[in-house]
Order: sequence, then structure tokens, then C-alpha cells
Amino acid sequence: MILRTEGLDVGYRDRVLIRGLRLAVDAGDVLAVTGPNGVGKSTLLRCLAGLIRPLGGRILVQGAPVDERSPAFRRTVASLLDTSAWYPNLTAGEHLEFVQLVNRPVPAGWFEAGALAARLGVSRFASVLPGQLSSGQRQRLALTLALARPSRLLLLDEPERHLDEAGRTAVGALLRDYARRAGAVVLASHDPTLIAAAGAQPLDVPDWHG
Ligand SMILES: Nc1ncnc2c1ncn2[C@@H]1O[C@H](COP(=O)(O)OP(=O)(O)OP(=O)(O)O)[C@@H](O)[C@H]1O
Repeated sequence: MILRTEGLDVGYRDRVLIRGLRLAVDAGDVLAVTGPNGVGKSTLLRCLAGLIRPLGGRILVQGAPVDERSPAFRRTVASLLDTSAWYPNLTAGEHLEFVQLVNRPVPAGWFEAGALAARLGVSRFASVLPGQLSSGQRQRLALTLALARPSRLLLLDEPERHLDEAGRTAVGALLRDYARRAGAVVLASHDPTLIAAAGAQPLDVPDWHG
């Protein structure tokens, strides 16, 4: 099992947003966390990524408790949450080369960087600096970088952000391919196009605060 949660309570201080969540996400699974604004989808993803602590319960990634400082955890988990940081003087293509360089050796059968860039349309602006990209182009680049890094668990918060319909469909297809490469995906999304294209199982978080 790649990701398991037991009795997971997620929220801030004494405000519980999601209570007693039990998840079992295995290789090949794509889980789409859905639900209205403010129910706690991003907060859940931040907990799974080890960026904030849950209020209760356990999160196990490949059998070990979440620990963002552990190299094994960082090798296992790739995420795209909130905003991304860029090197202002590196082009889009150089960002991709950089990610490949620091993640060597890339295992056989992993996404080929050039093919990823082509599928997400990044090749067309490979020579452009991040500050000169549109929001959708930056999102395409951020997703390419997240997928270029070998991992087993991919955590994505609203990957559809800023993307046109073709982009959302392309991302969905890539998530399917990621799962086929024995990965597990957990994403938060409001986008039925992307959820369908990814072949994701929906997990609806109810707004029980009313
Ligand atoms: N750092 C924080 N401290 C306290 N409360 C927070 C913090 N960040 C978010 N919240 C609150 O937690 C609740 C859940 O926020 P969260 O971003 O997880 O929702 P979401 O389901 O991802 O929403 P959306 O669909 O709008 O992205 C909101 O009421 C929000 O105001």
C-alpha cells in the first residue's frame, strides 16, 4: 500500500475539517478529493505531504509515518500544492533539465522529459523565462517538473488551475500514465473533465459545517 490513513482528523487548532478519514491508496490508484470550497481538501493534501500535522490519527506512506525531513519520504512523494518557486534566470527548458539532473538516475520506464514537455506543450516555450510565461504556461511547466521527478505518490492541489480544456485533458491522461507506472495519485479538484480523463475515483468531502 502506498498511502494509508487511519482515523485521520484534519483541520486547524480546535477546528476539525475532516474527521476519522480512512484511506487506502495503492499503486495504480487515482483518487480525486472533491467537495465545496473550504471543506478542507487543500488542508488534507498539506497533511499528506507532511507540511502540516494532522489533528489526530495516522498517515503512513509506504508503511512509514509521514516525515518531510526523511530522504526516503522525499524520494517517494512528488507534490504540486499552492504556488511554485522559480529560478528567475533559468528558462522553462532549463528548469526541466535541472530537475532531471538532480534526480539521477531516473529509473528505466520513467517519463522521458522531452515527451512530457511535448505532451504538456512546454516544448513550445522551452526557451522562455518563468517571468515571461502566462499563468497557464507556468502551471504546465510546474506539472511537467512534478512528473519528471521519479516518485510513487503524487499529490496535486487543483492541477486544473489556469489550464484550458486541452491542457486539463492532457493532464488527466498523464495522471493515468503515472498510475500505470505503479504510482498512486491523490488530487483535489473541481474539474469533471480532468477527473474523468484521469480515470479517478472520487472522494467527496461533505460540508458538514453547513
Ligand atoms: N493556515 C490556516 N489557518 C487556519 N485556517 C485555515 C488555514 N488555511 C485554510 N484555513 C481554513 O480551513 C478551511 C479549509 O481550507 P482549504 O483550503 O483546505 O479548503 P479547500 O477544500 O481546499 O477549498 P477550495 O475548494 O476553495 O480550494 C477554510 O475555512 C479556510 O479558511
